[in-house]
Amino acid sequence: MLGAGSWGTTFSKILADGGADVTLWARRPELAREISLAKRNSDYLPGINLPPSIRATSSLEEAVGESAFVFVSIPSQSLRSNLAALAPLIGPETVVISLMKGVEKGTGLRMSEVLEQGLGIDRDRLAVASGPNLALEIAKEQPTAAVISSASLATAEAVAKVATNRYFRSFVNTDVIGTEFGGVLKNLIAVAIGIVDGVGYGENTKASILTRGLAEMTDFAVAYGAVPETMSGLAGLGDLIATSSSPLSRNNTAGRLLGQGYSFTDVVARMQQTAEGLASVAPILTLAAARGVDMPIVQQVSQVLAGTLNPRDIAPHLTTDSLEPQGERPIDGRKNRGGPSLRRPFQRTLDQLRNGGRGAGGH
Ligand SMILES: NC(=O)c1ccc[n+]([C@@H]2O[C@H](COP(=O)([O-])OP(=O)(O)OC[C@H]3O[C@@H](n4cnc5c(N)ncnc54)[C@H](O)[C@@H]3O)[C@@H](O)[C@H]2O)c1
Ligand SMILES: O=P(O)(O)OC[C@H](O)CO
Repeated sequence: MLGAGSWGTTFSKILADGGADVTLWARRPELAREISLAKRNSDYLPGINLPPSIRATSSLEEAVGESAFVFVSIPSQSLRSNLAALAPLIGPETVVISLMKGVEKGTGLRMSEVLEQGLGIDRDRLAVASGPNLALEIAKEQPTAAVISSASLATAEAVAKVATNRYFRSFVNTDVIGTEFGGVLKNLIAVAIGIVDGVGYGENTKASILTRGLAEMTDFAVAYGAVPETMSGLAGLGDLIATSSSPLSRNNTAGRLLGQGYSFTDVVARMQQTAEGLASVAPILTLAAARGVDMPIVQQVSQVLAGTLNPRDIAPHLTTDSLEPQGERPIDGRKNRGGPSLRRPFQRTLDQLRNGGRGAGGH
């Protein structure tokens, strides 16, 4: 396992509790020592006892060794810089699994694409893991499901077998694009939910953003070749619910701080752990523009991050552009471009609230 942050350490516990022999690579020797000797990672998982069998090392070579599976869990923007050192250590049969939920700034590549490029290995030996997987809950052994995806079903199944234990169940699919983008896109919607939470809007606003956010996620992912059903599965809706509703989520927390009026710089300074969504907003909007997908919610998040939109305006702003009626989903073969279809339900909800429960415009 590469990466001894909250997810790399938790996933190591999942694997070890499923019977696997796990060596964890930590960049800092003192953290590797704490994990190996005290079976603790007090910075990232306070109060959690790790399985006695887990070993940790700060030597990449020792961590990879002859492993059949190499799991990677470091911040997405750091992945590429680690691959030159990793590539010569990967054996001809080794399967590499991304646990990461970001896209690379500058290239817009998904993490499995960066791994494929940087390691020069075949897609059939790559897999990704995603789903509603808040690390601390799983470290406390709360029952959780995930999905492992690979272009090769046999690879996905082999990984799922080792990543299953009494409290963690891995399902499989072969929609790598949808599974990976689900994990990236839900972070952006979770930031939006955090913002409206921080501002103080209630459950209607959040449910509206969640639902329309899922439509936005689906439009984007399908435009890039995902299977639509993946977005209603664990890697889409499942993870969207978990990340958007939990104070354990770093993306949700970052959004809440923005909604409370902290600047982007302040938020970054206050975050102790990786909030992937903050770095993924710009590349996702670039990718969306390239395929003609409108993402009004992600667009507003980007404006709040840039300081050009007051967080208080994020939800109202989404309701006040075009009043043309739009289908909730595409109607009669017409392509919905997210934005206008989003605005109607918001307009109705917020106008009703503003008008003391009467319809929009006082009807
Ligand atoms: N924490 C979760 O609940 C969770 C769940 C599912 C997926 N993920 C994903 O897993 C990935 C890792 O997240 P995390 O929660 O473990 O983050 P984290 O911030 O807890 O830990 C990141 C780890 O990467 C290390 N690191 C930082 N910069 C590095 C570099 N340049 N090179 C090598 N290592 C570096 C840090 O020292 C740390 O050990 C992210 O993509 C995240 O979206 C996290
Ligand atoms: O803490 P977050 O916001 O990175 O979310 C963690 C996981 O991705 C939840 O599935």
